[in-house]
This record gives sequence, structure tokens and C-alpha cells, in this order.
Amino acid sequence: MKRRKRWNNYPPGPVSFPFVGNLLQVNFQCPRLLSEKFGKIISLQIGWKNVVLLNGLEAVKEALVQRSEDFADRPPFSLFDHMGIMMARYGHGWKELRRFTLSTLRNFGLGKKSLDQRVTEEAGCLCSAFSHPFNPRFLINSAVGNVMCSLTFGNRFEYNDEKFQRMLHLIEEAFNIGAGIMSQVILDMMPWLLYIPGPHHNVFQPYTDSFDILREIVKEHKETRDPGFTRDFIDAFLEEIEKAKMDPESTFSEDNLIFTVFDMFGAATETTTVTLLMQFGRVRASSHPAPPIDNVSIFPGRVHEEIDKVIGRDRSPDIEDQVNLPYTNAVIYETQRYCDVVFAGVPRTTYRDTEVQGFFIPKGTIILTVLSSVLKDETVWEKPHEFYPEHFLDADGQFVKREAFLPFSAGRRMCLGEQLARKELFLFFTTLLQHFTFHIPEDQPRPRDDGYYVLIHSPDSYELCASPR
Ligand code: HEM
Repeated sequence: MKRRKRWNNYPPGPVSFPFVGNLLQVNFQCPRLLSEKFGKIISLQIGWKNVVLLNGLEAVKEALVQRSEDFADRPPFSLFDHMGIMMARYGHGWKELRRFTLSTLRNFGLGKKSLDQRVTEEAGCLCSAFSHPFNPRFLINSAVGNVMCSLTFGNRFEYNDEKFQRMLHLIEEAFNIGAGIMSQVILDMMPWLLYIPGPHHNVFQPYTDSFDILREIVKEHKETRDPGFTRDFIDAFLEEIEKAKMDPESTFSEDNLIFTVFDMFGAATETTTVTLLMQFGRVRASSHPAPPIDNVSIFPGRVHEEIDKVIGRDRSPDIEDQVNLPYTNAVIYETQRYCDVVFAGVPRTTYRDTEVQGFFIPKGTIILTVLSSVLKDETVWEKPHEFYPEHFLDADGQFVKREAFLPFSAGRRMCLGEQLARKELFLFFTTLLQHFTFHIPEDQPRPRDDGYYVLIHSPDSYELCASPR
């Protein structure tokens, strides 16, 4: 009863059951249903935890931008005391690691040529790996993983390299487990389970295996490092550990190096892979002989035309071409809006007592910013539930950014890799469309448009044929 204390002016929500709260009543994939009943700001109880869902541009903007610090914390992680960046609690350690990571990635090329070249080079490798017909997930995931390897370890891997594939697989598995019901709800409600042997201890395995692989890579770096020459992110972090040796407050340690690299891989690979799969999925959906379901059928031709006119066929696309390719750019942005990959955001926690849209929200409440409800906000977008690249074009056909375009979230904890992801989404897409036309293998039905929701919104598995242009 004490835990169920209600505050004055606390947001409304469905009645919750003992122990499980609203866990069994709520369809998190469709928060719109809850909104229709309770409004834009809804309170829930998941196990013992108080959770508040924020829907729509106004509420999400007020929380993440205007009251940025109030909403900057993350919930405690039930499995272990994990630092890194993604799940770190708001405070000195997180600030130090985030600032360092952002500036190091920038120096290695976020905003500079060298990163563009790495991505372009990887897009070239991806082109040569395309066969006929094929499932693009493996290749795209490997190419995206390789960009991260090149930034953090200084080298890329062959797509069929066993160690590389094992690492990508383990990190993905660990992220799915970390966000799953066992670690988020069951172990959190009953932490004493960890003192009892049983199969639930398997949740730790992908973490320890991933950390072992990363620890080995860090060890190799320490053995081969030249202090006058920084090869990659790991070298830069090792330098920082040395500089901070005498500072007892410092967050720079080998454990935190491993956690940070792990976090970046986990945050970067699946999100970017799935967004690219959605982009090619849109192209593929447009080429199916059955009548189109929306206006997708016209766009690949227009994108090909624009790329041919601005870039031609002889040179590789460059990030600077973006400004001269308004339609292509609009298609990329619209895919992110329409497919809302990180549909419910990443959970935050209130850092102090605060309020949103007049509702009181106490310190320590878990906040889900439903990004999907912003990307499809009916008061903002002309055709929120259709694929409509014109959302990002003005009357003269020039590209325009929109305030409600928040797939990377906003505020202090917004995605740290937005610039890198933007480059990958643009350079992979334009390079592949410059070289290929895509279509669905004969005999396959029109692919479903809705995909499935776990931690993120992924497309159903599909096959693609790529014909050289
Ligand atoms: C299309 C690709 C991507 C999407 C849609 C995406 C989306 C997001 C979202 C919605 C968040 C949660 C922000 C919040 O709490 O409000 C986030 C956090 C984060 N992302 Fe991304 N992301 C993408 C790519 C990347 C890449 C390439 C990197 C790596 C460099 C990255 C690194 C991170 C990190 C480290 C965080 C945690 C930030 C913090 O807590 O301070 N992401 N991302």
C-alpha cells in the first residue's frame, strides 16, 4: 500500500493489480490505445515501479528539452553496477564519459572527412558482397558493425570472420536480455533470486562473453600501442586512463572502457542496421507487382534520377552531396519517421520532483517517452500514418527539417551517435542505389509492412534481388 501511494495531480492511468501492476494489461507496442482513454500523460505500475508514459510532441518536448535535467537520469540496472554511457545514472561519471566519447568520435572524423571515407569504403565492400537473391540483414549488420570496429578497434573484418560475427551476436543478445522481462521486471522485483542457483543466471552469459572478447582486444592494444600516435577510440581511452591515474574522482578505468565500447556497439549496430533494412524494405515494397499500398512506388525512380544527375555513376557519394539531393534526403528522413525504430525511446528516470503539462511527477519515476507518438503526432504531420517524403520538402522541393522529427530523442541524454548514424544512413543508401535497382524475388508475396516490436521496431525478414544498373 505504501508503494502505491498516489500524489496530488499525479497523471491518470489504469487500475493496477497486486504484484504485477499493469504488466499484463498494457500493450506497449500500441500506447495509442492507452492515450485514447487516459490522455497524453499516463501513469502505470510495472511490478513495484511507477512508470509514466509521455505522448505527443508538446509533452515530450517539455520534458526532454525544457526540463532537460529533471528527466536526465536512467533507472538502476538490475543485473550489475554498469557504468558505460547508455544505462549510467546521471552524474559526474556519465558526464565525463559522454563528453570524452563525443569529442573523441568527432576527432576521429565525426564531422570530418576520415569518417566519411570509412563509411564510403564500407559501402563499397557491401556493394561487392551483394549476391542474387539474398537476405540483406547479415550483410548490412556486418557493414554497420565494421564501421564501429574501424572507429573503436582501428580495423574492419571480413564479413564471414567468426570472431567478428560472434561478437556482434553476443552484444545484440546481451542488449535484448538487458531490456527483457527477466532483467527489467523479474530480477528487479525479486533480487534475492540472484542468490539462488538456476537457469535465470544465464542472463549474465552474453555479457561476460562480450566483455571477455573486448578485454582481449584492449589487451592487444596495450601491447602494441605507440603513445605518440592514437590509432582509434581504445587508444584514446587508454591515454585518458594514464592521464587520470592520480585523480581519485576519475571515471576512466579499464572496466569503464569495456562498458563504453560495449554500449556504443549495442546502441549503434542494431538501430542503424534496422533503419537501413527499413530503407531498403521501402524500396523493395515499391517494386512489387501488386498494386502499391501507398505512394511508395514512385520514389526509387526519383531517387535514382536525382543521384544520376547530381553524383553520376563514376564517383562515390560524398556527405556534402546531401544538400543537393533533397528528395533522396527526404526519403531517408521519412523512412525514419514512418518506421519509428526506437518507438518507445530508452527509459529515463526523473532526477528530482518535477511536472509536465501541469501533472506532478515525483523523483525516481521511470519515464517512457513514446517517440512513435511524436513521429506520428496527428496535430503536426500532414499524413502521419502514410509514407510521404513530402513531409520534408517545401513548396520549391527543397529539404526542410521538422521540429517533431525526434528518432534520436532530445535533451541531455539524446543519442550520442546521431551524426555518425546520419552519415551511415545517407552514404550506404545512396551508394547502393547508385549501383543497383532492387526488387523482390519472383514468387514472393508482398512483404508485410508492420514488422515486429521487441526493444526496437524491426522489419520482418525479407529477401532482395539487386540488379546492377
Ligand atoms: C539510426 C540509428 C540510431 C537511432 C535511431 C538511435 C536512437 C537513440 C535513442 C532514441 C536513444 C535514447 C536517447 C534518450 O534516452 O532519450 C539513443 C541513445 C544512445 N545512442 Fe543512439 N541511435 C542510433 C545510432 C547510434 C549510433 C551509431 C551510436 C554510436 C556511436 C549511438 C549511441 C548511443 C548512445 C551511447 C546512447 C546513450 C546516450 C546517453 O544515455 O547519454 N546511437 N539512441
